[in-house]
Amino acid sequence: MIGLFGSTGYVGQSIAHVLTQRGLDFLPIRHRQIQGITSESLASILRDHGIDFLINSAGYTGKPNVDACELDKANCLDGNATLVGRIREACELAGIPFGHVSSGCIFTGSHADGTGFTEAEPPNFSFRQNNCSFYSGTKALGEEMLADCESCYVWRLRIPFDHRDSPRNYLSKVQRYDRLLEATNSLSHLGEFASACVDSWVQRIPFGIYNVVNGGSITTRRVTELIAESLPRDRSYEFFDDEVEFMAKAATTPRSNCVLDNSKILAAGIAMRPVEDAIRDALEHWQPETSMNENRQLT
Ligand SMILES: NC(=O)C1=CN([C@@H]2O[C@H](COP(=O)(O)OP(=O)(O)OC[C@H]3O[C@@H](n4cnc5c(N)ncnc54)[C@H](OP(=O)(O)O)[C@@H]3O)[C@@H](O)[C@H]2O)C=CC1
Ligand SMILES: Cc1cn([C@H]2C[C@H](O)[C@@H](COP(=O)(O)OP(=O)(O)O[C@H]3O[C@@H](C)C(=O)[C@@H](O)[C@H]3O)O2)c(=O)[nH]c1=O
Repeated sequence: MIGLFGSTGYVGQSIAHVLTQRGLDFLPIRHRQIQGITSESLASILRDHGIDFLINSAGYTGKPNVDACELDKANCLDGNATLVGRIREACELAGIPFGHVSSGCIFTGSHADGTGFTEAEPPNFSFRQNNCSFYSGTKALGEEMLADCESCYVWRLRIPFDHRDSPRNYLSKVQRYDRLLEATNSLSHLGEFASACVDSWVQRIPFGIYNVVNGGSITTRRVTELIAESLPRDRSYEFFDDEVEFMAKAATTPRSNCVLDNSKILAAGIAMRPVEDAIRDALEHWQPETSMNENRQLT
C-alpha cells in the first residue's frame, strides 16, 4: 500500500490519478490527520495501515503565487521544511522508503553555455545565498532535511503545465497575466511528472535527487508563439522591460527562472518529452476552464 500526502493538491491530484490508472492501492493521508503529531505517531499510522512506500506531495506554495508565502512564513516553513523532516524520521522509524516532491525553484539561471544545473550541484537560490523568495528558501531547507537520506527520492518539479486550463497551469498563467517577464526556464508537464514519480518506485530506480523536467529549456516569448499558433485569438502579449520593472510592478519577492538538466532521470529509464513537444501536445488538447466547468455540471 502506498501512502499519499497532499492528495487534495494540484500536484497530489495528478499523482493520485496516475496511481489509480495503474491500479496501485494507495491511501490518501490528509493534512489534518498529521498536523502537529510526532514522528513516532506518524510512524505508527504508517505501520498500522501497512504503508510500504510514502509519497509526499504536500507543501505550502502560496496562492495565487509564491508572493503569498511572504505573508505566512510560519506555515510555509512548517509545510515545506519541518514536515519533510518529520516524514523522514517517521519513514526511517517505520523502515519504509519514500519520495518527496521538491521544486526546481531552488536554482536561478543556467550555466554560461545555457546548459542546466545537475543534481550534483548545490542550490544557488536559497537562504544560504540570501537572494531568494521565502518559498524557495523553505524548499531548499526541505531538501537539506533529506541530505544523506538513503531510501528516498527527491523529485524536482518545475513550473507545471498541461492541457487543463487552470490558475495553477503555466500555460494559463501566460495567457492571463497582463504583462510577462521574458525568461528562460525548464518546465514540467504535470502528467509526465506524476508518472515519473510513480514509475521511480514501480521500476525501483536508484534513490536520490532527480530533476523531473521536460527536455531542454524555453523562453517566455517562445511559449507565447506556441500558444498563438494553437489557440489563435485577438491579443498580443506585453512584456516587462526587464526584471527590475517586473519586481516593481508585478511581484513582491524574486522569482526563480532556471534551467535544469534532466539527463539523470532519462538515464534511469524514465521518459520525459522535449519541452516544445509537450507544450504543443498540451495546446492541441487544450480544455478551457469554462468548458471544464460546463462538463462538470453535466456529469
Ligand atoms: N504547483 C507548483 O507550481 C509547484 C509545486 N511544487 C511543490 O509541489 C508540492 C505540492 O504543491 P501543490 O499541489 O501545487 O500545492 P497545493 O496548495 O495545491 O496543495 C498542497 C497540498 O499539501 C497539503 N498541505 C499543505 N500544507 C500542509 C502541511 N503543513 N502539512 C500537511 N499537508 C499540507 C494540502 O492539504 P490540505 O488540502 O489538507 O490542506 C494539499 O493537499 C509542494 O511541495 C510544492 O512546493 C513544486 C514546484 C512547482
Ligand atoms: C506574477 C507574474 C509572473 N510572471 C512570470 C514569472 C515566472 O517566470 C513565471 C511564474 O511565476 P508565478 O508568479 O506565476 O509563479 P510562482 O509562484 O513563482 O511559480 C512557482 O510556483 C511554485 C509553487 C514553484 O515551486 C515554482 O516552480 C513555480 O511553479 O511567470 C509573469 O510573467 N508575469 C506576472 O505578472
